[in-house]
Amino acid sequence: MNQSKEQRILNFVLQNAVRGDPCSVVDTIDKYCSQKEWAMNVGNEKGEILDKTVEEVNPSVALELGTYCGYSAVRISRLLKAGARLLTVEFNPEFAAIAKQMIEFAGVQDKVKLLEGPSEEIIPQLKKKYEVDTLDFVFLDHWKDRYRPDTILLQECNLLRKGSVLLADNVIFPGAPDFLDYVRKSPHFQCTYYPSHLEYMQVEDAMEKAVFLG
Ligand SMILES: O=C(NCCCCc1cc2cnccc2s1)c1cc(-c2ccc(F)cc2)cc(O)c1O
Ligand SMILES: [Mg+2]
Repeated sequence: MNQSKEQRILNFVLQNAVRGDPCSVVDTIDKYCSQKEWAMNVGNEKGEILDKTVEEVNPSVALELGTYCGYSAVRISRLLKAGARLLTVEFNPEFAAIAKQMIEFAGVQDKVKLLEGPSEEIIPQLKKKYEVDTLDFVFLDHWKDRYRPDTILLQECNLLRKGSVLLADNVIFPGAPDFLDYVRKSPHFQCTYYPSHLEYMQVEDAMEKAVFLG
């Protein structure tokens, strides 16, 4: 049975990156996806916006919606302080299996908890089942039409506190217009727009930061 693209990406990392070195894993995925096969990792250009935001927030508890191969989970968790943790949610079991191996190879498995399932099911379980009080940082990178409903769901589940930071990928391409409209019009969010490009392409994209005001 021929391999999936995601399996090829993982194999390239296992053969070319340095075990236990998250930066080498991130750089190796970028090398493969820019030179051999495009894939929907956040990439290095938007990844640097992600890095700056994570460093600014310095979260104790972070949530990622949309794990894919684990690129941004490795990217985020490499910046987390001792004792801090990232919960990352993936819907597709094949992607989750790849991401698990990617996270373990990078050596960040003690900081990352990979949850499998749809966000609308997982979010309401975060407090009781995953012992979350509130989230310091949320990276939205899953289905673009789930960004708005899941932002509302996070508020309904009291998972956001004054100062919680949401960062959304792909607000231009593929686009998340209803999310942009919602957070920019809401009195509960202070928004910042970061123009960038689609990963590995010269196509316009952007990230939106939305800080919850309580
Ligand atoms: O769809 C994208 N990401 C989401 C797929 C994950 C599905 C999930 C749903 C779900 C539900 N609940 C929990 C977890 C999850 S994970 C995506 C797509 C492009 C793209 C694609 C074609 C193209 F020509 C140009 C750009 C670029 C990107 O950066 C992306 O992030
Ligand atoms: Mg994305």
